[in-house]
Amino acid sequence: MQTKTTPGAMLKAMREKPPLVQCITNYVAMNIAANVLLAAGASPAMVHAAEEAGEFAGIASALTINIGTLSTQWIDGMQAAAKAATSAGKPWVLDPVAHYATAFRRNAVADLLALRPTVIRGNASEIIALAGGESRGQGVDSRDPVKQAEGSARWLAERQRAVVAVTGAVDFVTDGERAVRIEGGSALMPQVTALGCSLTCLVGAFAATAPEDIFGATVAALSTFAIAGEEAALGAAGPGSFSWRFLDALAALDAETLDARARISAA
Ligand SMILES: Nc1ncnc2c1ncn2[C@@H]1O[C@H](COP(=O)(O)OP(=O)(O)O)[C@@H](O)[C@H]1O
Ligand SMILES: Cc1ncsc1CCOP(=O)(O)O
Ligand SMILES: [Mg+2]
Repeated sequence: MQTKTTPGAMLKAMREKPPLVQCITNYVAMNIAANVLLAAGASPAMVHAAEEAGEFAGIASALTINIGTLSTQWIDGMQAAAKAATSAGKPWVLDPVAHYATAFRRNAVADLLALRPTVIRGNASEIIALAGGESRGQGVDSRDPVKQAEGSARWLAERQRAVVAVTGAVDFVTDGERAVRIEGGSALMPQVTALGCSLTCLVGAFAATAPEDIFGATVAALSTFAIAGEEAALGAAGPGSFSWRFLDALAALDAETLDARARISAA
């Protein structure tokens, strides 16, 4: 059996057997998130209708749910898909975009948390608020440093028995017992809309590839973004050229480069 113990080994395994990932994501993110998954080597499908989302979760290898552009109909699809994934033992990832902003979002996220996501991925303001803290988030944008969210992430991981990933200048991942920080990326990343949403979908792709090691899969997805982001920033004139360079850098990233350059340290 192939061992998938490093981010590079997981990336290689994903490309050898591209997983089908059901992404319930927002209107802003759909295109870039699908392109990110294709560039990384996975097979994305944006399927959210209540009439089919649960059935589709039965054929996908992982599911991701993002509440960015929420509506009542979408919530029905999210619930059906999350229930189907959980009952089939498939990993699913929750991205609680701006959940602190309105009661509608807060209630939707509370109901989704009750369906036991395998991974929760958010920016610092979102994770602080999920743990009941005072967040300074503005709409979908974080206004808090990741360091400030580390305690919240640990608490949330223990309470939910999930892997929690907080992203920002230095990312933080914990399962409640283990914790790491991941350096890399670029300050241009939050200047391009929906890159966080795309990362959530990529976490789903890695989780589908290594369901036996969800913590490692989450670290691998974040490390992939960190190194592709650094690479893309080298020649970028601003967010526009960064955006297409990022897709190229993701597609060009190989397992050896990822393992050689990833900067992951115990926290
Ligand atoms: N200041 C920064 N420097 C380096 N990388 C960053 C920075 N801010 C965000 N990133 C990276 O951008 C990606 C998206 O994260 P983030 O912007 O936190 O998500 P969201 O879009 O949900 O707010 C992650 O890979 C993260 O590491
Ligand atoms: C701008 C916007 N509005 C609703 S969802 C969305 C995209 C948010 O993307 P991200 O969380 O990756 O910044
Ligand atoms: Mg986000």
